[in-house]
Amino acid sequence: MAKKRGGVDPEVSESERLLFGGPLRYDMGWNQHHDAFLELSLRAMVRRLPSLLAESFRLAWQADRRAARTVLAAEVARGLAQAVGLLAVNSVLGRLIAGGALEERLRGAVPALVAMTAVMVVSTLLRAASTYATGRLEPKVERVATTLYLERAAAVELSAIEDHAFHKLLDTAQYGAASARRMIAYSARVVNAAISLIAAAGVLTVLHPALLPLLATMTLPSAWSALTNARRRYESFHTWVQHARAGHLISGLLTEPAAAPEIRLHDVGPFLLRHYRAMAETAEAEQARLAALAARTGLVAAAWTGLAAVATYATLGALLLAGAMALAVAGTAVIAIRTGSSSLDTLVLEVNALHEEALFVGDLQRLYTEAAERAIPVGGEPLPEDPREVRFEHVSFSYPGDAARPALDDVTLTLPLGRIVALVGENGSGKTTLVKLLAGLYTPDRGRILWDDVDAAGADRHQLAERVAMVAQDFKRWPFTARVNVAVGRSSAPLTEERLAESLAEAGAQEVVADLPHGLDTLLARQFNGGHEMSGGQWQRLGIARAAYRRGRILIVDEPTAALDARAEVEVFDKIRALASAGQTVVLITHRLASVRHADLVHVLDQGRLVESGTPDGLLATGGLYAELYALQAEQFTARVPAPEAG
Ligand SMILES: Nc1ncnc2c1ncn2[C@@H]1O[C@H](COP(=O)(O)OP(=O)(O)OP(=O)(O)O)[C@@H](O)[C@H]1O
Repeated sequence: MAKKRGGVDPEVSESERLLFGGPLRYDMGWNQHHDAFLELSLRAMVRRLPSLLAESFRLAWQADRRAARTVLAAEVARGLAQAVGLLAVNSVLGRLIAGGALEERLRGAVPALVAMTAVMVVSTLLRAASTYATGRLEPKVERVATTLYLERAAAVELSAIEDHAFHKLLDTAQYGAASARRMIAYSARVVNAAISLIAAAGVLTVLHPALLPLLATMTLPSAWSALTNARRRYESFHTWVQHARAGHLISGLLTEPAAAPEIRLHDVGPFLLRHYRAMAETAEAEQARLAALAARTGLVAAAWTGLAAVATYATLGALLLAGAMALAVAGTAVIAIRTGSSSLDTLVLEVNALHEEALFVGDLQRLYTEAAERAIPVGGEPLPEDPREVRFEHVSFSYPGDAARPALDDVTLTLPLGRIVALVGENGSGKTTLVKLLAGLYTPDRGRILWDDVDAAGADRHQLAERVAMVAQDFKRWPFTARVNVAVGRSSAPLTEERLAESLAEAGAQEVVADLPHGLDTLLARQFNGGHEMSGGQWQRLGIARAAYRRGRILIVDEPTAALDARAEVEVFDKIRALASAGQTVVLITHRLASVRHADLVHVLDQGRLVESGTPDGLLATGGLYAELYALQAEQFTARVPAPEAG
């Protein structure tokens, strides 16, 4: 098996094959960092540093200007204080080592000592100010970034959410906000370390020009070691992220309520546990590999630093012996070298961390941009207040991917408003897709959808949504109270009890609510204390009540009775008919063809194409697909059940 870059080559575990049908190597969103990662060299990092710092500052500025100013000012001032401190040390040493009586020398050193103390006090105060302001800033930055993430994600077209690539980006970008938060503290430390490094380097250069390269030599090994380890960690993360996710997936399956019955009944628990253990052990082996490499790199770096330190102090000694440097200067040089090398160490570590976080913030920014491009357009042509019909003209639509045929293929049909229109067809014939296009959730690849004479493509999408209420097959069971589950049908308006009661009555859901332990205030989420679970049929009625509460001009009901018993089914269809006779347009999708008899118009779809249209009786008379499906269903009721054979 070919080794991957950096020697990371996880074995493809059995679990990976099992869960994903192959090795977990396909491109995840994380891989978008690949190129950026390759640039994780010292030079590239230094080149990118200003823009990273500017980015952090911009984020901080957006979140809290005052706190951002405080952090920046405090960190710059702390760095400068360090330079002043070093000069004061030099002065103290110079006085103490100079000739003359001890008392005189001590007295001479007093002003510099006072200056040193003052610098220390000021530094401490500045550090406190910076800590406080950073602490204030961090959660705000995270909040601003997360809010924007959620706002943008909620505003994109459905097609974007269903797009594999965009979803990956959504997934990876969710880590960006926490990274943005961490970037603030890293940036503050980078500014501080950079300024104190410059201060130390400046002081060293003033003391003796030979000292500066010595400082660099001493610090390079730890910089190299930090970089190498970061690079390995990052690459490992890259390669193993899918594996980690699969592990989470399995552990989630073991505890989630939906899987619990099968886990117990089919004894799936030990099977899942076996795979979880195998995956966890493989991940552990990777951690151990990284730790061994880090230890080795650390040892090499330490040896190199030791040699560099010996060379540095030997050079200082040689300069002293040759009389090229005063003793006081050498003392200050030692302190400056220690300060400088620790600043450089910090700088490398923090820049490295900053760079890593920036990769995730980069994902977040990419998401912001892409989400803005794929957002549901705001504004547009107004739709007629009271349209007579919606007309599909040669509409074709394919879902992204490589489906063998379009979901809708050159469909031309009319939906007269104020009537019941039924969509009929076998599984996968395109009924749900058609209503989603009607609701504006997708736009046609070809053709037009006209509301009277206004093309929905250029219409005000907000207005379009206002006019539609939908009970989808997989409508959302919100983990809120029953009241909210209905009123969420129009959450932009204040909740009114009157409308709520009307909607429940329209959907025949009063009994469902009456049976709940706390009526409308019952929490419909079993995972919470006091939560209650309803049956599929009970949920379905609540879903219809929600759509009724919305009061859209067009009510779309997709398989409204799939989970209902025979009595409830009849009742729900009666309610739907009642809605239509009150002027409401109903677009009904159902496989129960007996219930379609009450429709004013039936459109029959087959493999994405419209094959028949007409009244239910007319279609029965024609003897086409509708009549065939109808006869098949009717036969099931009329066919005699064969009597069991005797003997
Ligand atoms: N979100 C989606 N992404 C990709 N393909 C989809 C998606 N939804 C539906 N399809 C495909 O589009 C075709 C039409 O599906 P659609 O759900 O519109 O059929 P339907 O008539 O409502 O079926 P059913 O009676 O089973 O509900 C099918 O081939 C289906 O596989």
